[in-house]
Amino acid sequence: MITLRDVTTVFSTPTGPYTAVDGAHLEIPAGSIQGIIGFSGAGKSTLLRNINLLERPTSGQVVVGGTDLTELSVEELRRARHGIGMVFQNFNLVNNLTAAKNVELSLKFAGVAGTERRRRALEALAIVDLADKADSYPAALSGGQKQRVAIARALATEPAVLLCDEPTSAVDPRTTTSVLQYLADINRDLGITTVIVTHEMNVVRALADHVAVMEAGRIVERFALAELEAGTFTPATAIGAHLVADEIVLDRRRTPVGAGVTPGEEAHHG
Ligand SMILES: Nc1ncnc2c1ncn2[C@@H]1O[C@H](COP(=O)(O)OP(=O)(O)OP(=O)(O)O)[C@@H](O)[C@H]1O
Repeated sequence: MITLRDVTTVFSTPTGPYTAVDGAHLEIPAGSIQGIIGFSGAGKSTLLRNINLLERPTSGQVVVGGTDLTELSVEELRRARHGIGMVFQNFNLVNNLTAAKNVELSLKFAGVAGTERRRRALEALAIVDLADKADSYPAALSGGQKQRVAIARALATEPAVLLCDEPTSAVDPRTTTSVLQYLADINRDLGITTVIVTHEMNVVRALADHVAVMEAGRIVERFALAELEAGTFTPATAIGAHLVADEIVLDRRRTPVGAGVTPGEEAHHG
């Protein structure tokens, strides 16, 4: 369903070219949930944005539903993008529009007639159980509700693919579970191919079928969740091992009790 072939993205920076994504290959089966995990700066968001060409790769192919998006004209790409929804870490809602009007925006860009937009926006809000908040403004919604409106907006054009960029980073742990549950239900009920970028192994464990580990722009490791759960996956890289273990390792000098430095001070200054 989604095939990335040798995708490379090089940014021009004041200090010279910077390769954010370096020769990435990835096959994402239709209807599956692909996790992309790695530390900050690994290139995860850039690779995700390569899938809808929000960030056009410098080279390589991005094939979605059999079409190489890199070969489309501007108008063809605009239409293809209606089939690829996207959800962001900070929700990206328009604050002076109600929840329904935010959802209607994506329908408006897709050329859906005004009379039809409200009906479809309410349908999309119902998927995330927010039909009763249709006329609320973002300021009156919790973080989890805002993200659900953003998910409804992404779903309104009935996409085949949903791209999620750290969708739970800005919400608390309980809300994280709720947002992930909606994404899981949507994948199961609507068959939407889902790609989720995260730095949290818990998120990947909860949701993904397949996982790609990124480091310094490269996909360095790949595994299926089933292998992890069966205990048959052996990470080949240090970063893979670290993420799979999901350990928090503190590198702190132990200070003898009474030495005058509290643990809190040590964490900040020591
Ligand atoms: N438009 C840009 N111009 C220059 N450098 C960029 C640009 N976008 C991203 N980068 C750099 O590319 C690298 C990868 O960024 P990216 O956001 O893809 O990483 P990430 O793994 O998603 O990290 P994070 O979890 O912190 O968002 C970073 O070093 C970033 O500074």
